[in-house]
Amino acid sequence: MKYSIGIDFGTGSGRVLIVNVQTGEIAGMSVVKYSSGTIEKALFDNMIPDSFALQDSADYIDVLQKGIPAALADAGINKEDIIGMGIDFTSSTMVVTDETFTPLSWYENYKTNPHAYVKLWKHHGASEETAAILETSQKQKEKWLGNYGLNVSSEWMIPKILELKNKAPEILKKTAYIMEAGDWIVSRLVHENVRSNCARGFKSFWNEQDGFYYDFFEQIDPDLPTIVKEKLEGRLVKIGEKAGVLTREMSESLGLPEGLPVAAAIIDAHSSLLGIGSRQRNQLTMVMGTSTCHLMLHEDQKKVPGISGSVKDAIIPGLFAYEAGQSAVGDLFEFAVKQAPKEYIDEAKERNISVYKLLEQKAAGKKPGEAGLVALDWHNGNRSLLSNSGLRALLIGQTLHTKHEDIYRAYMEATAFGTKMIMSAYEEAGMDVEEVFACGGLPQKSPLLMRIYADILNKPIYISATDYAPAVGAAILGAVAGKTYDSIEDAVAGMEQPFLKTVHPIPENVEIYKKLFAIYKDMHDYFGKQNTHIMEELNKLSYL
Ligand SMILES: Nc1ncnc2c1ncn2[C@@H]1O[C@H](COP(=O)(O)OP(=O)(O)O)[C@@H](O)[C@H]1O
Ligand SMILES: O=C(CO)[C@H](O)[C@H](O)COP(=O)(O)O
Repeated sequence: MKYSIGIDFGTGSGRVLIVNVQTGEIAGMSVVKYSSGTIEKALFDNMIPDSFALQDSADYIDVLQKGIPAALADAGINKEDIIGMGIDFTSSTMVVTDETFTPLSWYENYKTNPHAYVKLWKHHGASEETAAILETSQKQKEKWLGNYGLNVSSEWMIPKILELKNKAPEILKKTAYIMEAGDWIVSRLVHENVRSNCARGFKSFWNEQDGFYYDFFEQIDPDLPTIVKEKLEGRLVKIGEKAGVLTREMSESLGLPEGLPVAAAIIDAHSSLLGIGSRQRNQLTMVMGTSTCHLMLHEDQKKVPGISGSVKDAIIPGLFAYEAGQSAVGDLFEFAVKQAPKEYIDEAKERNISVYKLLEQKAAGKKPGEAGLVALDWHNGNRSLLSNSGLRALLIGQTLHTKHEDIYRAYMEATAFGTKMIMSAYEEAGMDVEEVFACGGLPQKSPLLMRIYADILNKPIYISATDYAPAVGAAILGAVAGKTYDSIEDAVAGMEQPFLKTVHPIPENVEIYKKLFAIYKDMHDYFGKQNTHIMEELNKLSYL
């Protein structure tokens, strides 16, 4: 038996999977939580702005050093039977390093400087820079942003680079490489500056035909082309290719064979599409965790407003991969859990279940529409049709009888309405959705959520049997890099994971949700399009 290692670096933890390359069976695994988590309020004793979301790259190294040996021990296999390795990572998650790929936050003198740390995908510190990029794009919006949903997100790489230039020139000066975290891990493993086409295409204004959009960069900031050339370039490696082989030093420290082929890094959500077995158009894959990404494949490049982007060959060679997303999904449920009344926390403790489970059970006892609530899911801004990280959330319809589980359910519904907006945008652009796949951590954690999504989207939802679709996708790329398969399609077919179940829509619920969705859509357009000054005013006041 031969195996591939897939490592999924998510928002809260890294998951190492050992997957049998002939059958797709998961032979062993290990989950390593990031010990510093997401650094959001303060770095050591220094306060950082609310919009910041940082991580400590040392936590990623922990995933390699602790997770790989633990997963190998769990699988009980000989390291010589490992034939390849793949990495997926959140994106755009930016690491700044010196010429030896050492992150600047590891330097003693930069230890307390937030700009030396990893800027996680959901770091929203570059809102001014994003607005400036958008302003510059107006002259030739179709040309520059046509394949990016006609919008720019502060979660992407170029706004983050400009933030570094504007807010921390001393860090930029010391930086040799600005890297996607996935490329950083792969570059350390193979000891070469390599860059994958996946994150580069989706998050850095690049396509294979034209390269980086240097003309656009020049107009945004005359220093930007040089910064990109000097610090963001590297040898291009495409999805499905081998980025290099594991160095002797790395193989010794990780307990793996020397010379092990390592695949080009892929974005975590995109990797899930491989892990779930999607290979063709008309399939919408929802990768549901802290956030949700909505992915599709198509032979043609269509202009879909509000999506994060479309990039050729970024998941399956020959096809355009499309990504759209919602910034707060699991994060929103955590927010509600943290606000649970004390008697609920006590009840959960007494019953030995999590507060999530308790709220889910109580909310499942309610009927659609019963509580008379509708929410807007913009607790972390909107990164789809409105693409505005400055938007704030809303809940309407509360009375003195409103219970916390009603609010929890309204949040679940709001995330499903947000997904329906995205699905409609794909369909209006000529990409019909026939099948909806759900994977990531949430589908198995929350059966109620899947019921609500089936009823609101009015589609059967196929739920992946594995919580770890991104890591399976990474292992599939490892198997291709290791030459077990000649193509990604063959590897996906050979290592396909089973589905757990299908949730079908219930017609009565579908009808009620059509009415609630109409209210959501009105609120969406009122606060997100026609009256954006309301949120802008609130933002100004809250930053005072
Ligand atoms: N029982 C639950 N019901 C709903 N959401 C949950 C539950 N347990 C955890 N979550 C949410 O799931 C998210 C983590 O999702 P997961 O897919 O495991 O990780 P990641 O986003 O790091 O890939 C967190 O935001 C958390 O709030
Ligand atoms: O924007 C992204 C992909 O393009 C992020 O990587 C993704 O949204 C992170 O999701 P999660 O924490 O749920 O894995």
